[in-house]
Amino acid sequence: MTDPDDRPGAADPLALLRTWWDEARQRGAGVPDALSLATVTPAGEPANRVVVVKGIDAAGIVLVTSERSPKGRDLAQHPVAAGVLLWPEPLRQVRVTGPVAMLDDAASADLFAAHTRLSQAGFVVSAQGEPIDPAGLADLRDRIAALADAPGDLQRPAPWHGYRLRPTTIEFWSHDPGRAHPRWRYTRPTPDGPWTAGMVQP
Ligand SMILES: Cc1cc2nc3c(=O)[nH]c(=O)nc-3n(C[C@H](O)[C@H](O)[C@H](O)COP(=O)(O)O)c2cc1C
Repeated sequence: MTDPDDRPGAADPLALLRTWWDEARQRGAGVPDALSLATVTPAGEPANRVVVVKGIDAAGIVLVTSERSPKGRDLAQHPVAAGVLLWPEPLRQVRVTGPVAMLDDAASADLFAAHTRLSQAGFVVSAQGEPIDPAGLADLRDRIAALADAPGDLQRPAPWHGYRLRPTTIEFWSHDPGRAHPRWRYTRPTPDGPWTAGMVQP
């Protein structure tokens, strides 16, 4: 099963990734925006968690988080990441690696403004990654709800940013019932360099 869009002649793997992401969102199965994002801790250990893909364009993959979170600290010290997107129907996997850079304040403010009021309140109230007594969770929820109901715009917390992963590798895997799963691998020497594409065995 080789989707014509999967051909490396398609030249632009970020456009193909955008197509697969759009198709997954249209189908709606699973959590189509979930990106498993692996970073490197200051101690050199791997760390992994899911974040939401906020956008995919010619420049890369956009996500949001707090620079004070463990992943934010990882990215400050080692500004690189590896990501996996997994979609169930059709069964597809995309793997990406590349440098990650914080977006500027204007772009981060736009991303903050695009969130629901409740999400914005959550970003303001929660110090992501800080310990909390389980008994304090109800109070946290109440404070988020109260802030969401308060009048006036909410300001983006200073540590909260957009980030862009600029892939230097992208691999597209598609399930084949005959187990000849096509894997198109795209690589480029730098995020501004030309892509080279080829297929690897499953
Ligand atoms: C479906 C899903 C989406 C998530 N999206 C985000 C996100 O966009 N940004 C974020 O900081 N955390 C997100 N999280 C929470 C992270 O997985 C993680 O728990 C949190 O960011 C702390 O990670 P860290 O301790 O490695 O920094 C999401 C979790 C799930 C399950």
